[in-house]
Amino acid sequence: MTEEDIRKHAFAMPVLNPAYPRPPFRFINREYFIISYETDRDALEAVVPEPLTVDNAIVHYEFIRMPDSSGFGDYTESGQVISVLDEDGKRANFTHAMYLDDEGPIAGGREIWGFPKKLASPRLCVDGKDTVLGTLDYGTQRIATGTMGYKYRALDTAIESRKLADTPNYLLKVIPHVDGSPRICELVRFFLRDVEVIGAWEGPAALELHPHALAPVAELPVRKVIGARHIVANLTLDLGEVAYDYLAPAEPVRLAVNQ
Ligand SMILES: CC(=O)CC(=O)O
Repeated sequence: MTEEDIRKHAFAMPVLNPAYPRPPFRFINREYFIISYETDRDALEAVVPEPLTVDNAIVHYEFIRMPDSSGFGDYTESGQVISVLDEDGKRANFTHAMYLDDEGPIAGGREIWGFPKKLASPRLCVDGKDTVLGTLDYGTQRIATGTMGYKYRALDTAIESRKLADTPNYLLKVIPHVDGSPRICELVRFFLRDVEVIGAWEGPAALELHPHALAPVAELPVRKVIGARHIVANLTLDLGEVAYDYLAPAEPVRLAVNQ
């Protein structure tokens, strides 16, 4: 392979048959089960990266089924998204941890955007006749169980579409250098595009998290469940932009002359 061939083909690894194709990534019938809960402010302060700030001590625990996603296949994920304020003071989401069962989106999610993805076994289904059930197993251990009344109360799909499309999403992307030092250390922002919510419901919900050394979901403990939504949508996961580069920090703010 010539140097020119390498430059021409280089996108991801393995260079001639990458673990995932080039974007765009369109999701059809993407099903979200999101339980919002209050946690300890101190626990959030310890994990939310500057310049983002903790907003209202709310975590969204998510179970997501993706039966039809271009390039990534049919897979399920589960994890924690923290409600934050960004540098503009806008309410945003920071993805703290995601566990999923498919190599393509694990590799692509980490390498392209910087999603904090690890391999595990999430599940989202209807249990019995009337319950939305989400579970997350790490190895043989059950570390999260969420339940909600199935299609309990309908929500306005236009409002839910706007919420998904308008909210900025942030990730802390860290990729090591060959010497083990960080080569990339960036705060990445991305949006969901062409969002069409097909169905949306809210209902009574419960969430149980268990401690695990390698999947510490319980380190953001559930103090109070404040609501739950079940949403089915078509959408495109847009590419990201670098919002802050920790290896090339911005100039320090200059002090005012008379201080
Ligand atoms: C790459 C992905 O899998 C992104 C996501 O939907 O979490």
